[in-house]
Amino acid sequence: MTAAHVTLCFLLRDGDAGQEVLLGRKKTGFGTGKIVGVGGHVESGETAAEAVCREVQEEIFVHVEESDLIPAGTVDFVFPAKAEWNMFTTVYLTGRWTGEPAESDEIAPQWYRVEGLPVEQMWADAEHWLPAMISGQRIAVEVVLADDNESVAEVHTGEWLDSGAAR
Ligand SMILES: Nc1[nH]c(=O)nc2c1ncn2[C@H]1C[C@H](O)[C@@H](COP(=O)(O)OP(=O)(O)OP(=O)(O)O)O1
Repeated sequence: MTAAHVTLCFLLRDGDAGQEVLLGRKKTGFGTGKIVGVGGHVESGETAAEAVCREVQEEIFVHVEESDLIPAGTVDFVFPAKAEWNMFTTVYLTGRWTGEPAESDEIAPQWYRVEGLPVEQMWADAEHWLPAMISGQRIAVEVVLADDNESVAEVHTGEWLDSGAAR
């Protein structure tokens, strides 16, 4: 089965106590209740960059220009016990947007200190790739989930060679 192509965009800002990242509590669909990044499925005919700008607008009512997206790499989420959940994710960071993040039916956004990510409320794999990407590493990550579809069985990280497909 081919993995669904999805996207994530992490807004970053300088807070009083250090760098902050915008995450949010997922209110519907896949991963409901977890604290996740903003993003979603790439629809047919869209590039990943177009999709992530659309998702950011739909989910938190913020406008991001494609030219302000910083490609950070990819994460391949592999669920051996539930292959229909497999997702291939193109990840972006950005420090520029217009509008104030606001809650939608899908996600309740909140700023977190990068040094204090709410890892216990996130997917267990997030701490294996998100801090590295925020710190500027461009990486291609494969996360293999365990049979409970929650814990991490394996993480493989390599250098990300941007093919241009992320733009
Ligand atoms: N193991 C994992 N760790 C993680 O941090 N994020 C994961 C993950 N597996 C999937 N994701 C993310 C990637 C993707 O952005 C998101 C799922 O996409 P969506 O939010 O679009 O799903 P939904 O089923 O709610 O979507 P729509 O039907 O497109 O609204 O979950």
